[in-house]
Amino acid sequence: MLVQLRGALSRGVSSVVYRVARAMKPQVIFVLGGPGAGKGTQCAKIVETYGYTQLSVCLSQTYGYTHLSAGDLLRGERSREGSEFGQLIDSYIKDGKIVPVEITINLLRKAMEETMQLDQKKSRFLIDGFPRNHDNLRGWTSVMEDKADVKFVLFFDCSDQVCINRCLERGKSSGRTDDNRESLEKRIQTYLQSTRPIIGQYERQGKVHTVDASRSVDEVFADVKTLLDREG
Ligand SMILES: Nc1ncnc2c1ncn2[C@@H]1O[C@H](COP(=O)(O)OP(=O)(O)OP(=O)(O)O)[C@@H](O)[C@H]1O
Ligand SMILES: Nc1ccn([C@H]2C[C@H](O)[C@@H](COP(=O)(O)O)O2)c(=O)n1
Repeated sequence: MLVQLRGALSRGVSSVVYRVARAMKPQVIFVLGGPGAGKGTQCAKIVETYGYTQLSVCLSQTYGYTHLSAGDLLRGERSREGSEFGQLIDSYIKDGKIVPVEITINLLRKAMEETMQLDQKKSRFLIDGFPRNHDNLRGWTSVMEDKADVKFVLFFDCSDQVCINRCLERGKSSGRTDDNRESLEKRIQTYLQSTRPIIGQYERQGKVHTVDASRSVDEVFADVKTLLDREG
């Protein structure tokens, strides 16, 4: 009797623990689109608009988003003194190729863990520029699938020409080694051949929200806001 009771209790406790642990899992929105589609710009506006504030504490909400750009993390690692991957990252970026996921997923995992260690309430992430190919997706599945919940993919859709024009314009001041015609042609090919199929895969699961990114920043953001308000 005592043994049965203990068993039931421990099953009950473990189910509660399981549900609490699940509820506390970080929530992730993957942000995808072509180079220069405006992913970073829109993520910055989301953070600015939904950022964690005192007000949200009063309302017991934890609505703030943390923006993690895979490209920024890789550029950071490239310039980190003593990095064993600096040269490899540099050549992949210039060539418009996707860096092996073992490097990227570790940077993402560390950034997520550090963010949550600093503030447990920061458990909503916009992961920008990831997963960009099958290798990225495989890395996410093996390292992060049971550590985070992917809510959906926010897909900024615009033509290749719009992407190219925006990157070339940005290239006048960005200092980025890949905002030039030669790298851009390769980045667009990588996007079409490797990233679009990943978006298609999520689309078939009904997990993609597409926004027409060819309009002005504010028009695009108006759609993003409607969508995030609706999706909670
Ligand atoms: N809706 C828009 N209309 C016009 N210009 C835009 C728009 N959104 C972003 N831009 C500009 O286009 C350039 C690229 O934007 P952004 O860096 O946000 O793109 P991205 O998708 O993050 O690019 P990447 O993947 O290459 O890092 C920037 O100079 C930005 O100011
Ligand atoms: N998942 C990723 C994201 C980015 N990179 C590399 C290759 C990209 O061309 C470059 C720039 O990224 P962006 O700032 O445009 O998002 O960084 C990658 O290899 N894997």
